[in-house]
Amino acid sequence: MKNSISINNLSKAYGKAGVLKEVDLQIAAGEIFGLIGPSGSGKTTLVKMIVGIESATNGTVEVLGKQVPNLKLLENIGYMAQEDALYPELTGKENLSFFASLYKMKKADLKDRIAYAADLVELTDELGKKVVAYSGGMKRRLSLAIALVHDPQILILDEPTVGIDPELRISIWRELMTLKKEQGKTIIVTTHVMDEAEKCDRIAMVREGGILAAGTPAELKTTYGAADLEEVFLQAGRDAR
Ligand SMILES: Nc1ncnc2c1ncn2[C@@H]1O[C@H](COP(=O)(O)OP(=O)(O)OP(=O)(O)O)[C@@H](O)[C@H]1O
Repeated sequence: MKNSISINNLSKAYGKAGVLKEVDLQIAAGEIFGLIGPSGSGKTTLVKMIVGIESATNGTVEVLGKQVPNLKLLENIGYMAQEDALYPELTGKENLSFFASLYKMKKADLKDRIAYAADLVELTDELGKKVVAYSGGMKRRLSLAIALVHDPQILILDEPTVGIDPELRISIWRELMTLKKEQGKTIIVTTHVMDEAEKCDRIAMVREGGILAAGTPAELKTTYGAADLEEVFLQAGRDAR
């Protein structure tokens, strides 16, 4: 299968502190790829470098065959950061319209996309409210809608379901699966939730800035002789010490 994202010998340091160390990773078009790992292991740094908002100290990232950073690529990427970047004094709808207007879209499409994205995250009835009055979970949902609104080929979601109730979490995952199956989207998610990792086609375990292991959930369980991913995670951590 064609690679959507190709990461080669990628390193990142902040001052003297090495945060990512010689990471190699190929992510195929049309797969859901999960990044799991302890807090501070480098997952967010890695996804920011795929989006192109952090520069590499060494190595390269290619997205859809083009080297990152590349402004043109942003049309093809929907990024949901860990911290919500929203305008609190604007309504949910105004936030969605603003972000959608950054991309080339016909007016009619824009209206349809806003309606679709809001519906997906169950915010349609709240779109008229100012974001300052949203709960934490509502802000996460709006951020997810913004990541999707321009119909990007690649979705990069940094802990998308934190603060979202279980029912909506299930429905968001169902939709991510549909986006993959029906539209061939490539989706990268970081998560601490093992049952979400289980839903990914492949996962990489990040630890201290490196990839400890990567494969399908089944492959990783076999490799580590583990009954579930939680055990793989703990076992891989022990082996790394
Ligand atoms: N701008 C920065 N300047 C200096 N250090 C940074 C910066 N951003 C991240 N770091 C450091 O890089 C390391 C990796 O952080 P990162 O946010 O990528 O981890 P993470 O795996 O996403 O963690 P979490 O699961 O808690 O979100 C941490 O030690 C963090 O303190």
